[in-house]
Amino acid sequence: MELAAKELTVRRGKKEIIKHASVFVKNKQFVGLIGPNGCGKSTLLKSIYKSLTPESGTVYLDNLDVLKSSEKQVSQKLGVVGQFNEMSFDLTVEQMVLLGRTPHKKLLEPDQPNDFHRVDEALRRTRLTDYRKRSYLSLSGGEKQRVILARTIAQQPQLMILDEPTNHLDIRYQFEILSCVKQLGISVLAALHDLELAVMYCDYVYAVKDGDVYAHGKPEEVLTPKIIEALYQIKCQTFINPVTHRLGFAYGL
Ligand SMILES: Nc1ncnc2c1ncn2[C@@H]1O[C@H](COP(=O)(O)OP(=O)(O)OP(=O)(O)O)[C@@H](O)[C@H]1O
Repeated sequence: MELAAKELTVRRGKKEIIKHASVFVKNKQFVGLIGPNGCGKSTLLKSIYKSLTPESGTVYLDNLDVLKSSEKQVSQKLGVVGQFNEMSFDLTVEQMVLLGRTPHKKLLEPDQPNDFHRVDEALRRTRLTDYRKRSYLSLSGGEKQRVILARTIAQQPQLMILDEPTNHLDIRYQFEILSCVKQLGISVLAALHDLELAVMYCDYVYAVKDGDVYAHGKPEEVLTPKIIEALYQIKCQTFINPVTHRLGFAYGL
C-alpha cells in the first residue's frame, strides 16, 4: 500500500503549523519522520490519519481519497499507534486488542473465530500472551504501548502510522516494538526521536522543520552533521559505529 500526502497545510488559530508539506510512503517501505520538539510531526501525522482536517492538501492510500472517505473505510487500511493511550474505563488486554477488529465488522456483529485468531496472533507478536486477562489500566506505560500496538496489529492495516512509538519504553522494548513493526512487512510511517533507531529501521527519512519538510532521502543522506545542526541547533559528528557498522552520532553544544 502506498501513501501519498501532498501539499498539506494545517492552521491552528492564526498560526500555520504545517506548511504545504508532502510525504510519500512506498509499498512496504519503513519511513521515518524526524525533527525537533514542536516542529509539527504529530500535527502532520494527525492530518494524514484524519484526526484533524487540513486546510488544504490531499491524502491518498493507493486510490482511496482518505480525506473524503469514512472512518471505517480508512481504518480497514490504516492503523495508528499514537503518543497518548490513556482511557477512563477499564478493559482487559484481550478486550482492548479485540477492539482492533471493529473496522472489519458490521454494527453489533459478534466476534468470530477469525477475530480471536487475529487477537492471539497480535498478542503473540507483541509478547503479551500472558497478559491476556490483565486489566489495561493496571499496566505500566510501556506495557500499555505494547497493547496499543497489538490492537493495531489485530486491525490488519496495510499502512501503520506510529507517533513516537518508543515513548515510555526502555531500550529493549524500543527495539522490540520497532522490530515487531518491521517484521509485519507493511508500509510504515513513524515519528522517531532517536536518530540511531531511525538509521536502524528506516528505508527513507523525512526531516521536518517549522512545519515543512526540510530534507528527505535515505537515512545516510538526511542524517548529516549539517542537517542535524540545522534541525536541532546542536553540533553533531557522525561516524560509522565499529560494532554495528551503522551510522553513529556524537553530540555537543
Ligand atoms: N491545538 C493547537 N493549538 C495551537 N497550537 C497547537 C495546537 N496543536 C499543536 N500546536 C502547536 O503546533 C506545533 C507543532 O506541534 P506538534 O505536536 O505537531 O509537534 P511535534 O513535532 O510532534 O512535537 P514533539 O516532538 O514535541 O511531540 C507546536 O508549536 C504546538 O504548540
